[in-house]
Amino acid sequence: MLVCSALAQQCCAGLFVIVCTLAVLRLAQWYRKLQILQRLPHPKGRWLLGSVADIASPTHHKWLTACAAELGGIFSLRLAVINAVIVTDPHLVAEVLSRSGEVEKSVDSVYSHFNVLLHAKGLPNIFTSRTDDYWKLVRKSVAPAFNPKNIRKGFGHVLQVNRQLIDILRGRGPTTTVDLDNATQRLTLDVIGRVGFEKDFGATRSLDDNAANIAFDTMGAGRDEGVKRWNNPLRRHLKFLPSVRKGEQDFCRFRKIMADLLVEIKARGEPSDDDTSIATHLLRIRDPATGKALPDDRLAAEIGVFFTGGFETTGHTIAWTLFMISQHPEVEAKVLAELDSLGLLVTTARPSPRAMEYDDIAKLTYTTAATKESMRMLPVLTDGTNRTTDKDMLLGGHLIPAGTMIWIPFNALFNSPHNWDQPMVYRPERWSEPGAEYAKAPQQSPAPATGKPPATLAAAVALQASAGLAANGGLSDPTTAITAGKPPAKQAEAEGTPGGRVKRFMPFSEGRRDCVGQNLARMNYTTTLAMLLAHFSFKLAPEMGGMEGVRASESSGLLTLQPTNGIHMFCIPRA
Ligand code: HEM
Repeated sequence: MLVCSALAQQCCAGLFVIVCTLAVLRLAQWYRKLQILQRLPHPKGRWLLGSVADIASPTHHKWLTACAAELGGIFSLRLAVINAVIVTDPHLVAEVLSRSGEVEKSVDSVYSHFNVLLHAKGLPNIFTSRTDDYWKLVRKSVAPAFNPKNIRKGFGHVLQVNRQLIDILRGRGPTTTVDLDNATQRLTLDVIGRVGFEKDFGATRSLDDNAANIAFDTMGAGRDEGVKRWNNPLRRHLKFLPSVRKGEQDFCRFRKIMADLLVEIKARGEPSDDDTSIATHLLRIRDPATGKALPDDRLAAEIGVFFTGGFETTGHTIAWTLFMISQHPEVEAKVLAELDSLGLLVTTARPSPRAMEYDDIAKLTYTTAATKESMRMLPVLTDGTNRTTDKDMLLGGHLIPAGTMIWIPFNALFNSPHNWDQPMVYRPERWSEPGAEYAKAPQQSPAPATGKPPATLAAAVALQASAGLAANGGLSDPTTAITAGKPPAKQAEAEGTPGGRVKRFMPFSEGRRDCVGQNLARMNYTTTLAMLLAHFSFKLAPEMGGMEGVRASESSGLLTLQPTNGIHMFCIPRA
């Protein structure tokens, strides 16, 4: 008995030593990483939590933009124990987005709440998955649904849903205000439902909260709860709290809508050969190894991701653009002139203009510029995209240790003075300048002490050592940064960027993980903006506080950049 107890004590002590050693090793590893990353410029953070409070704030997009303006195109950030590198230099962004094998879509990406929202066990989907075989299968199968030829087939739906909204706005009269941010999200939900799944959720049949709008409300509530739960991991352990229980119910209701939609789609029977909807492409997925279709739980999650990824993003984009145009009468005048020249504008002489056609979209060049300019200043996916380094790598001559999150926040990328002239000025004309989407040629980085840039990671590490740096691998002062083996422009050229130029504007991201739904989004927002502006003059309700009031209310707390109090406007019919 005594021997047993002594043995148990020894085992416990041994285990304790092992756990402590592992913890110390882990801590040392983390500290080494921190030391390396602290060589990059970084904002002053609190000692314990680093910049957690700044990032948790609903205006973190503004904070990140201010940091980028002060610290430059690459800087590091510590969020408690998480180390991140923020990249807003377009040449480095291009490098990150095109380097597969070294950087991967972050498993803990800012969009991972989609997992808990869309799948009962939190399995990843096309949006959140790593670039693995599952992602390749779904992306390859579903991408054809979004090619321009197939998207064009859905144009009639966009017209019909817009007509519904125009009728409602007319019915409201010129003296009642409407929350256009809410209205355009409803419209987009119906567009995605009808174009992608032959399902009319009826969210645009009425703007009032009623039984017909249950899907719209449920999707919004589920998504918001998903974000809150993801942002606060403790929530999943607090199920006894009524608010958390309600959140769980919101998730379940969301999933039920998707599961019911899947049943409805399947009940329609075998789709015809010329059916090119998203639904049909999802149903046709076959696992190459087994020849089996995706199981229903994963299919329903994939259906859900097209709604969550698409309806709010496009809806806010339309609302932000209407708002920006309404605040710039000179821009509005040019948009109206364009609509007039195409015969689309409602005027006293032309109270019933011709119906918009798909080919008009390409002719609306100024309206498109006004939209791009608002997407630059108010990018709805403001947190952009993020990756994790799978191994140590060099980025712009800086050593980035394995396991570091590389974050490309779009608000900072699109609004930093190092990328744009007068970024705070709404000027659609900038988009008619040649190469407006591309960054200026990179500035020559100062050469390292040896005069030759290191071509490899090992050389970079050796160089730091020879410069008398800490043996823990810390890099030198960033002002003597080492240039990468290949200059970024050359690297980009090698990777197929036209003329070696790299983009500074990419609201749909770039590379293989770019937005699969962008053609649908473009068709929807351009058509909707043209139709709404052709029929109404939009005037911001006084209680919104003008440009300053709305911009002060913008929030990135629920991931997309949204106006906290909506965008309430008078919709004054034109004729
Ligand atoms: C203005 C509207 C939209 C914007 C600004 C936008 C932006 C983006 C961005 C930046 C990404 C990459 C996210 C990341 O790297 O983590 C993305 C991915 C994605 N988007 Fe969109 N999106 C829009 C509309 C849509 C629509 C309408 C759909 C579908 C109906 C859609 C479906 C998706 C999907 C499924 C992905 C994941 C693609 C993949 O990883 O393969 N999006 N979107």
